[in-house]
Amino acid sequence: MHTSRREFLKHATALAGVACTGSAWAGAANDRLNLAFVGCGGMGSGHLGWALQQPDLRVVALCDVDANHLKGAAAKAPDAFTSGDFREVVGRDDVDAVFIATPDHWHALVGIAAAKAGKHVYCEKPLTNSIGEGRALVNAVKDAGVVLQTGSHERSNPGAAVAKRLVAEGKLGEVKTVRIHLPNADPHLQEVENFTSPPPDRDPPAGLDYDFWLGHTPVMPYNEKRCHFFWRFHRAYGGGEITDRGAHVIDLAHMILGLDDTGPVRVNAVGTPPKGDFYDAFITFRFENEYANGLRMIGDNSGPRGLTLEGTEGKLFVAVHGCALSAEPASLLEGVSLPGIDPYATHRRSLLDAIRSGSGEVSAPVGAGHHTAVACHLNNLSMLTEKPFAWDPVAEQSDSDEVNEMLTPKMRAPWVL
Ligand SMILES: NC(=O)C1=CN([C@@H]2O[C@H](COP(=O)(O)OP(=O)(O)OC[C@H]3O[C@@H](n4cnc5c(N)ncnc54)[C@H](OP(=O)(O)O)[C@@H]3O)[C@@H](O)[C@H]2O)C=CC1
Ligand SMILES: O=C1CO[C@H](CO)[C@@H](O)[C@@H]1O
Repeated sequence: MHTSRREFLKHATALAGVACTGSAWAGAANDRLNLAFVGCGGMGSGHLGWALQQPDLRVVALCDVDANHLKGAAAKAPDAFTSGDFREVVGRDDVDAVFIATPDHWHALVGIAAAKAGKHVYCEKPLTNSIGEGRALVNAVKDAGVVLQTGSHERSNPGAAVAKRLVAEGKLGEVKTVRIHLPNADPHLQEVENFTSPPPDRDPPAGLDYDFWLGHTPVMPYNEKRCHFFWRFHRAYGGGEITDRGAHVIDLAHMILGLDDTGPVRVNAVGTPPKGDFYDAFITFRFENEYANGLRMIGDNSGPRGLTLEGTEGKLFVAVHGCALSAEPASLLEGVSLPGIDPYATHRRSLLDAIRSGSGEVSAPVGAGHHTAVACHLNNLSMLTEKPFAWDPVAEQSDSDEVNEMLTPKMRAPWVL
């Protein structure tokens, strides 16, 4: 049994004023790390299944607002405490780290509660569903001196590190343009894009605490196409394709080009809303962003999904998912071989190693996750306001009052940031 939590927290609090996060793991080297899982649907059950196979981890708590998902998870981890309310989970003394895999509108509030309780966090991408929520989460993590790993696992692929090295070594020459490819032909995207006949609203299914699911967002009638996976195409809960898969691709661009601590200074995006009035997030779009160093980031629905780094001496394409590489000239990749690994496992291990070693160093720290999410949200804001605007990545303010007013959602009581 891990008994060193209080001692650990004392140390972490002392470090809280220091720039970085983390503190020495005060448990014995062979102590198991105790994990809690908030959101046990698609991605949450993937994290849980992996953790249950790891001899150095213990699953101590599970949370989902959907009793059916919670029951399914509890069947796999019968000794774990269960609840539909994350506040009963993140505050538990026996929890060292919390894995968050809820819909995006919950990431900030659960992450902040976990950080305030002194827990380390693995939070799925996009880090938050708005820029204001992201800033609040970054501050909470820093204030608490805990470590947060953003679930941008693509950067744990060996191909991402190779691309970063080739850019750093100048093999592509000067990279002035990066193209973000987010094709919209996937069947689920086409379904959303052409959706004109939503099923009737109805009572929420038995076992789902639908008011808790809605959380801080406005009250809406239950509709199966509003929850369960399709929430990502309603702006109250997700940001459409630019935050769903765009978060992976833009995140790789930031990592490879050394832009983890900054963001665009000019934003211009044009989107075509889906047909009908049910889904309100964008899938079809084109954007052009400028960074302070003169880099242009241009995104559209051309494929295949991934990014193209255009340098004065060559081009490198990094595919999502898996970060397979192709180059022009092909000789840029001579001698490069990419080992087959499980990027999810490597990415999760980055957090667990940072906790145990006390280094606080993870591969997708909270600041990097925030800057990626900000870049995604800014393009959505330009599509919504139908205007280009300037952006100050330090002050996190625009020259457009309309944009500044949309940075943080108004939260429905009792929820506050
Ligand atoms: N890194 C990656 O490759 C991937 C990342 N993701 C990310 O993972 C997150 C989850 O996505 P996904 O698994 O597809 O979504 P799902 O809808 O499948 O699962 C989300 C789960 O969270 C539950 N839930 C909702 N609100 C709460 C709450 N307040 N507390 C606890 N549980 C809650 C949902 O209940 P209910 O079932 O009733 O809705 C559901 O069980 C997203 O942020 C997504 O972007 C997703 C896929 C891949
Ligand atoms: O990359 C991914 C695979 O697809 C999912 C559904 O669109 C995404 O949420 C996820 O991030």
